[in-house]
Amino acid sequence: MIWRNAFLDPAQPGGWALLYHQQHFLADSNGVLFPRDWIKRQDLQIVGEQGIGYFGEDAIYLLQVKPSSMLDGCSWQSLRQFMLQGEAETFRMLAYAAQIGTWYAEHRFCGSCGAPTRQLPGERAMRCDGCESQHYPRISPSMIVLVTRGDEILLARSPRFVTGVYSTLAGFVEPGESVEHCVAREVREEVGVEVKNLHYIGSQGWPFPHSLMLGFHAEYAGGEIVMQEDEIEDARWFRVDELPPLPASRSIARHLIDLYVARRLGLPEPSLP
Ligand SMILES: NC(=O)c1ccc[n+]([C@@H]2O[C@H](COP(=O)([O-])OP(=O)(O)OC[C@H]3O[C@@H](n4cnc5c(N)ncnc54)[C@H](O)[C@@H]3O)[C@@H](O)[C@H]2O)c1
Ligand SMILES: [Mg+2]
Ligand SMILES: [Zn+2]
Repeated sequence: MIWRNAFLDPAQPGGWALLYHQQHFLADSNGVLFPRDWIKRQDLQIVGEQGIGYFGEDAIYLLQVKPSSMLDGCSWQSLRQFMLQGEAETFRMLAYAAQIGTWYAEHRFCGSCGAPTRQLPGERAMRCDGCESQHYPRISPSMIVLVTRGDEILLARSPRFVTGVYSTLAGFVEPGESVEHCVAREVREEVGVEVKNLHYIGSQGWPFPHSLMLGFHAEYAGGEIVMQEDEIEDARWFRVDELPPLPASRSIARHLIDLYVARRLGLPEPSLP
């Protein structure tokens, strides 16, 4: 089944419902989709509702609910769990749903004047009639880069990572800077190294909570590793045939590593997740 986002009018009956709260979905043994008309008759505290698209032929609605909401035989499952183990199109649907849910939850009141906002019909925007401002889903551009030196790649650990896992360097783009500048700055800040010959590889929407990852390859240009305090717990050069535990296969971090290793070892190249 293919996921396709679309703007659906919540005034229409029928379809299927996703129940969402803060990066979690309610799920039972059949998964995350519930008949929507049936769901509306259950004792749930619904905060907001959006029509978000089609899963195959089925119309999908996102119901924002309070965390105390529960149904028999259900439990709250994290979006991260679906990223790690979920079927690809299901994860695409949930990734979109979670970002719409985050945007809605964070814009129920106007950030400029504090008045309650309303959802604009036919557009993914929250409107403040008080000061005539509109609030669209937020996307945060971030760079992610694999730095290499011949047969060696530079990987680092954040204290937030799963034990043992090393990954590529990443960081948010700051206002006014180019992504290229961000790559050089973040690499310098996090590991004290200079880079050259930057190449754009590809991008990935990353719904934790609303990043757009712009993936690069860069060559080492100079400097010794100096780790940024608090952000980087360890950083090292690893040979392409002696790698540590790596990030999830669905991440662009993993793709950047797999791609370089494949090129270096003459293996078939992976495609972007
Ligand atoms: N898909 C992937 O393969 C992959 C891999 C690594 C990181 N990421 C994502 O890249 C993003 C950036 O990586 P990082 O955590 O190393 O960032 P980073 O190096 O810029 O440092 C994180 C810090 O940035 C600040 N921050 C949080 N949200 C921000 C925002 N929207 N704009 C500016 N600053 C913000 C916070 O102080 C946070 O502690 C994160 O969303 C992370 O989940 C994705
Ligand atoms: Mg970082
Ligand atoms: Zn306002």
